[in-house]
Amino acid sequence: MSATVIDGRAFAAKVREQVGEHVTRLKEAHGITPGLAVVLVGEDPASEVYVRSKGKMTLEVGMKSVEHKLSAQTGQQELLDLIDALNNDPEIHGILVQLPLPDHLDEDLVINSIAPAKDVDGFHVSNVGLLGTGQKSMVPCTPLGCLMMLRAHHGSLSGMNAVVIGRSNIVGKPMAQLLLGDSCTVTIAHSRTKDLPEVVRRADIVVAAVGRPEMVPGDWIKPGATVIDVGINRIERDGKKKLVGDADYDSCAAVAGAITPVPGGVGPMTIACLLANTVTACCRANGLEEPEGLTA
Ligand SMILES: NC(=O)C1=CN([C@@H]2O[C@H](COP(=O)(O)OP(=O)(O)OC[C@H]3O[C@@H](n4cnc5c(N)ncnc54)[C@H](OP(=O)(O)O)[C@@H]3O)[C@@H](O)[C@H]2O)C=CC1
Ligand SMILES: Nc1nc(=O)c2c([nH]1)NC[C@@H]1CN(c3ccc(C(=O)N[C@@H](CCC(=O)O)C(=O)O)cc3)C=[N+]21
Repeated sequence: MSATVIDGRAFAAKVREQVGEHVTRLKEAHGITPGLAVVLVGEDPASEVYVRSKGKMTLEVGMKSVEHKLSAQTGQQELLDLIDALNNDPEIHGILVQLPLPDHLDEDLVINSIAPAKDVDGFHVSNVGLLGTGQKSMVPCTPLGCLMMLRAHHGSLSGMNAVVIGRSNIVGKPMAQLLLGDSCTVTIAHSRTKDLPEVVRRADIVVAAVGRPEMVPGDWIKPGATVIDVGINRIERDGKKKLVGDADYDSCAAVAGAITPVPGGVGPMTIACLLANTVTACCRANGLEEPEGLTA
């Protein structure tokens, strides 16, 4: 048996197409162009790749894209002032501050200074609380992308055993909330989890969000289970630079029912969901009907 490969790149292209149609409608019917501002502090080469790719795709779907690149030495107040200006800019509907921030900046304070309605990452405590209580919120892009692929593959997720490996605020915890919202029985595993292989073997759905190259081998996977690989790890093998996930792809694909590849799985969906959230935020800000199927 060999797993169905869930093509995140193709799925993301469809989501962007839907986003593009909504952008056109907003422009033609209401004269509104959704705008996304991305703030990058410091010069992390990997972050610059994502920021460039986000900017390019934002323009491709017809939205306005603004990038603010600040030096690594930027002071806290300077960053807060920029966020304040973006919060008050009527042409900006979504604000993303690329994480991680340099150590001298207070990440929680910075994120919580973004207006919740413009928090397209869904990291503000208000959005976290709304999601946790099942209320309308901004949903974090990576978990939202994973959920869309899972729903498309399975239809209903009700009653499935889901194991999320990783408990970060940006991936693991919101992923678990979304799976719970879709009536999965959810286990969150982390670095202190005992007998991780046994825990993972019970899962119908495994979401790996750890940041350890190929740490999940195929013999942890229940035959037929779905593996969603969030990990983005840059490694060097046989003298070549390579991008690998947190799952050992070949051995997992041999037993899984379905699997997302790296690259070409969760990553492209993250960016597509960022664009979707920006359109959603723009519609909400203007009291207009929200796009269907682009939120959780
Ligand atoms: N594709 C995409 O769009 C995105 C990909 N990523 C990638 O996903 C991965 C995870 O990101 P992020 O959540 O931010 O990472 P964090 O480093 O914030 O969290 C990693 C989590 O993994 C857990 N962990 C570490 N080692 C082990 C272990 N040996 N066994 C079990 N659990 C372990 C940690 O546990 P503990 O809490 O106990 O320390 C922690 O909860 C990274 O590779 C990142 O690059 C991230 C965002 C978007
Ligand atoms: N505030 C904030 N929000 C984020 O959503 C956020 C962040 N900070 N910091 C960093 C992580 C990481 N992340 C990725 C997005 C897209 C790809 C992606 O498109 N990856 C491609 C490959 C890209 C490549 O080749 O490097 C793929 O998987 O196919 C990966 C990783 C968003 N993050």
